[in-house]
Amino acid sequence: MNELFPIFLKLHELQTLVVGGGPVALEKLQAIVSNSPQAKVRVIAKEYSKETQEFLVAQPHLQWRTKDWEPEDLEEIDLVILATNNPKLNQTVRALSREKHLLINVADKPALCDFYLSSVVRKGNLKLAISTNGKSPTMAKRLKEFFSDLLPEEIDEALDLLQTYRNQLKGDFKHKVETLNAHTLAVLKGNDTRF
Ligand SMILES: C[C@@]1(CC(=O)O)C2=NC(=C\c3[nH]c(c(CCC(=O)O)c3CC(=O)O)Cc3[nH]c(c(CC(=O)O)c3CCC(=O)O)/C=C3\N/C(=C\2)[C@@H](CCC(=O)O)[C@]3(C)CC(=O)O)/[C@H]1CCC(=O)O
Ligand SMILES: NC(=O)c1ccc[n+]([C@@H]2O[C@H](COP(=O)([O-])OP(=O)(O)OC[C@H]3O[C@@H](n4cnc5c(N)ncnc54)[C@H](O)[C@@H]3O)[C@@H](O)[C@H]2O)c1
Repeated sequence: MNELFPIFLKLHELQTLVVGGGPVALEKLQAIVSNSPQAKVRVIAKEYSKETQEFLVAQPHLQWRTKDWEPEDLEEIDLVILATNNPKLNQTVRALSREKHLLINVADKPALCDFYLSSVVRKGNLKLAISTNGKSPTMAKRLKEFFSDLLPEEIDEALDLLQTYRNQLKGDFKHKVETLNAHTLAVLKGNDTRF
């Protein structure tokens, strides 16, 4: 059983710290920025790869510093992502993050994570987050490609129309839920030409 609880975070309102400047850090930064272009992110690393540096230079709203990690770096942070090659540092930051009740992901180290990153299918406003419970990130990536091909681009238009319809609906909560249930069923069965 997969006991993980999925949530969608407002990274533009939270402060994220990423430690590391190699290829794995770059992957995590790309995942963050592609999903949440306005994410508030601070990056710390002793050194950066050429590719990571180029990425950071092209994202002027991301803050980055070349330095050793220090405990003060966790101040005013909500979320921590580690992508270092230093197991001792990972353990230290994990322990301090727990003490401060910060949520931490240590890339590719499930035992040290409070949360895992997911594969994300995106169609405009629609996002599907995929977890394999850590069993096969490659399968998560394949499923992302599968669902991305399967879902029509028009689904975003359907969401816009449903939002307008939803805002116009009068009546009590129960009536709204019943009407929207019926309407979305028609949309998904293809009885509605707007999908
Ligand atoms: C979904 C995605 C999101 C992201 O990272 O953004 C993600 N990994 C991705 C790709 C990927 N990662 C790895 C490969 C190489 C092939 C392979 O090993 O399978 C590939 C494939 C590739 O790159 O093509 C290596 C790897 N990953 C983990 C371990 C350790 C272990 O399993 O013990 C090792 C071995 C390290 C080693 O050998 O040393 C662990 C985790 N990776 C997770 C997430 C979490 C579980 C997600 C889930 O429930 O499925 C979890 C538990 C923790 C975390 O890191 O958050 C992203 C897909 C992005 C996309 O959609 O395109
Ligand atoms: N690259 C891969 O494809 C891959 C695949 C699977 C697992 N991993 C693992 O993921 C981790 C990261 O991989 P990578 O290839 O990005 O590593 P890397 O060696 O390229 O980068 C590690 C980064 O951590 C930083 N760092 C280390 N100690 C630090 C400290 N005290 N303070 C600040 N920064 C510090 C370094 O400056 C560097 O930027 C490693 O443990 C690696 O074994 C990598």
